[in-house]
Amino acid sequence: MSRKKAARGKAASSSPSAGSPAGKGAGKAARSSPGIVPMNGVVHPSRPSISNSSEFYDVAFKVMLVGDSGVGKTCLLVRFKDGAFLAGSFISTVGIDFRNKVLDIDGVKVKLQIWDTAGQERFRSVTHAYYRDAHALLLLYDVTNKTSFDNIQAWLTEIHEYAQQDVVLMLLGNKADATHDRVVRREDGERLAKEFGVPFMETSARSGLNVELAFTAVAKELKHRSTKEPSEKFQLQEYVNKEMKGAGCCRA
Ligand SMILES: Nc1nc2c(ncn2[C@@H]2O[C@H](COP(=O)(O)OP(=O)(O)OP(=O)(O)O)[C@@H](O)[C@H]2O)c(=O)[nH]1
Ligand SMILES: [Mg+2]
Repeated sequence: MSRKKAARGKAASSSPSAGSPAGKGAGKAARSSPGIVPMNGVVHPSRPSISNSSEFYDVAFKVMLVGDSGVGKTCLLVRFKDGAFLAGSFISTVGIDFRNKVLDIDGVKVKLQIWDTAGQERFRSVTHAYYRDAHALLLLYDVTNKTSFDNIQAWLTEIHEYAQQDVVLMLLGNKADATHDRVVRREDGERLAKEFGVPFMETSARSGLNVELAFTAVAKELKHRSTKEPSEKFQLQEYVNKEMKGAGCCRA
């Protein structure tokens, strides 16, 4: 059997690679399982799978959600994973946690191991340790919170310092549903993203706007990179522009 089974779990206090198949675990599994070859921390089966179960996957990647406390990282992950919105009082994440989801990208089962980090300053040193293994980062700000937008530059500096140079990065302006409380215009987000050369879109964990798209776009980019199809270079921003929905509509 060439497929890996997607693990489920929490790792609030584990080391970055201990719970991560993109880290040590993948290499180990790959060495002991015939037909699986480790490549830059990515698991590649060498023959097609015979199972259609969403529990199985062909390639695995680690994605991290980062950004100020309260921008909606946990809600975005819950919306993507469970299709629900965490209404009610705000419970700030302590430490770090992850959830898995397997996506079918052009016939390839891509497992995203999505790490939800704590935005609070006091957990920053914990988060830094996890950047190194990340294949992709979703950097969020809150369109109703100007400070979270102003802090994006500092987040990018941190990312450049701790993450891999070729990490897939995407800027997300979350809470696009909150029309009346909005203080950061969409154009401002676009301008900032352009300035730093990162793909951008607005999302809403509440309405579901562009949530699936944000993760799918990242999964597509990672899958294209791992299968090394230079002739068919994947343009992340172009794909996003084509698929993106405006803040006025809802895409659940
Ligand atoms: N209107 C609106 N509210 C949202 C949205 N996403 C999150 N919220 C609210 O924003 C607050 C913070 O959301 P969280 O997802 O817990 O924020 P976080 O980024 O995980 O915060 P930390 O764990 O402290 O880093 C909660 O009260 C959510 O209900 C959204 O898309 N729209
Ligand atoms: Mg959180």
